[in-house]
Amino acid sequence: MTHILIVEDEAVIRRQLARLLSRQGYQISEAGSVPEAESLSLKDCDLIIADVRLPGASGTELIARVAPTPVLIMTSYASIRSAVEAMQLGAADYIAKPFNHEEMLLTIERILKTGLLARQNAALKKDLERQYPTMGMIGNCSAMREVRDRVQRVAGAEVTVLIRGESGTGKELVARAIHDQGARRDGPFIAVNCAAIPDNLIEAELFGHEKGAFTGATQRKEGLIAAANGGTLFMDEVGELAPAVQARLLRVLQEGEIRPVGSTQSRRVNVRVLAATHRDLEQMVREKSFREDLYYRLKVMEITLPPLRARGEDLEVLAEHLLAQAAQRLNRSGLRLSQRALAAIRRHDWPGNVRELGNALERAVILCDGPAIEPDHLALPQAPARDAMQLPAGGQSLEDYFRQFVLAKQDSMSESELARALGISRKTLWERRSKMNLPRKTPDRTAGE
Ligand SMILES: Nc1ncnc2c1ncn2[C@@H]1O[C@H](COP(=O)(O)OP(=O)(O)OP(=O)(O)O)[C@@H](O)[C@H]1O
Repeated sequence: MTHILIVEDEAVIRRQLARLLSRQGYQISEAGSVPEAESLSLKDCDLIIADVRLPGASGTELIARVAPTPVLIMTSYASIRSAVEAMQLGAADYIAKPFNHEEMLLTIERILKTGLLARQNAALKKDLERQYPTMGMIGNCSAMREVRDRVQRVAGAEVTVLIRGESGTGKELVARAIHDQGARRDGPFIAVNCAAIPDNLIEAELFGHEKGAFTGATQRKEGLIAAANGGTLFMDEVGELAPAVQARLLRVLQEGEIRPVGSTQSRRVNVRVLAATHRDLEQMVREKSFREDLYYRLKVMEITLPPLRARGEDLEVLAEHLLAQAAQRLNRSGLRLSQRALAAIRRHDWPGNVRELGNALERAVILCDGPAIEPDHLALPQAPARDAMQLPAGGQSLEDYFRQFVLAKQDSMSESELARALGISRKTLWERRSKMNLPRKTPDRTAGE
C-alpha cells in the first residue's frame, strides 16, 4: 500500500487531507513539524506532503534529507517565491493552499507515477549492469578480467585514466564503459581522435574560438571540451597532440578552465578526461616530444588492453560474437565458423586486433554462400588462393583447366578453398562438378565441422 506522510502544523488541514487520502486507499502518517516527521520511519514513505511554513524548520528541509523520496510542498497563494525556492531545492512539485481535492489527488498520482518509472528504470539499469558488468566488452581471460576490474574501480573515482593498447584492442570501448559506470553516466560522452584533426585546427576544435579569432572564423564556436561539460571527454591518440595544445590541455586538467582561441576570458568546466594511446609515451617524454607534467596528469590511473594474440580462449568467443553481429547487420542467419576457419583465426597474428577480426568476419559473411565460413572467406594471408592466379596454358580450354585444377587440388583443399581459388562460389563449384561428372571425393574434408 502506498504510504504518504503529511507534515502540517495546522491540525484541521492535516486531518482533512489525511481523511481525503485514506479514502483513496493510501496509508497515511501525520506529523506537525520536521523534527516530529524525522522521528518517524521516513524511508518507508513513498511520498511526503509538507507545508513550507512550519514551526522551527521549513518543510523544504525535508527535501534533501529524504531524497530520493519525492516531497510535495504546500505553500500559500501569497508565497510564490517560496514555491520557486522549493522547486529549486528539488521538490517534486508544489501546490498552493487552499487547494481543491481533485487537484491534490491528480498531483499526488502524477508524482507517484513518475517516481515508480524512475525506480523501474534504475532497477533495470542495475540489472543490466549485473549481467554485463562492462557492457559490450567480450572476454574472460585473466588479462580481460583485470581490465574489467580496473574499469569498475576507476569508474567511480573521477580520476583521469590513461588507456593503453595496440590499435583496435578496445580502448574506446573501455572509455565508454568507465563513463557508463561512473557518476557522469547521464552527462555527455565526447570522443575525439587527436590524430585525425590537423594541427592548425585542433586547438579551436578542443577549446572553441571567438568570432574573428583567425581567418575564416565568422562565428563564435564552442569547443569539444565545453561540449563535454558535466560528462567525459575521451581523447584518443593523445600522443599526437602538438606541444601548444599539450600546454592548454594541462591547464584544463590542473585548473578546470578553458580559454577559447581569441578570447581573453577563461571559463570553468567540469570535464573528466580519459585519454588513450598506442604510443610509447615514456619514450616521447624522454625525447621531449610529450610534456612530462601532462604525462603524469593523464596517467593517474592506467588500464592496459592486451593484444588479441594474448587473449587465449577469448579469441574464439570474440570471433563468434563478432560473426553474430556481422551476420545480423548483413541479414544472414545460420552462419558458423568451420574448424579450419577457427584454426586460421588462431594462427593469424591480428596486428589490427579486434577491429581487424571484426572486418575479416564481415568480409567472410559477404563472401560465404553456404552455412560455414572457411579460411578463404576470411582472406587472411594464409588462405591458399595463389594457384588460381595461374592462367590456363595456351590452347587449354577452361573446362580442361577446371577439371585438372580440381583433380590436382581436391585432396589438399576444402571445397571452399577450391571455389575461392577458382574465383567461383561453392554452389557453382558443386554445379560444375555435377555437370562434368566430377563427384566430390569422400570422405569430405569438411565433414563434421
Ligand atoms: N572486448 C571486446 N568485445 C567486443 N567488441 C570489442 C572488444 N574490444 C573491441 N571491440 C570492438 O572492436 C572495435 C575496435 O574497438 P575500439 O575502437 O574501442 O578500439 P581502439 O583501441 O580504441 O582502436 P584505435 O586504437 O584504432 O582507436 C570496435 O568495434 C569495438 O566495439
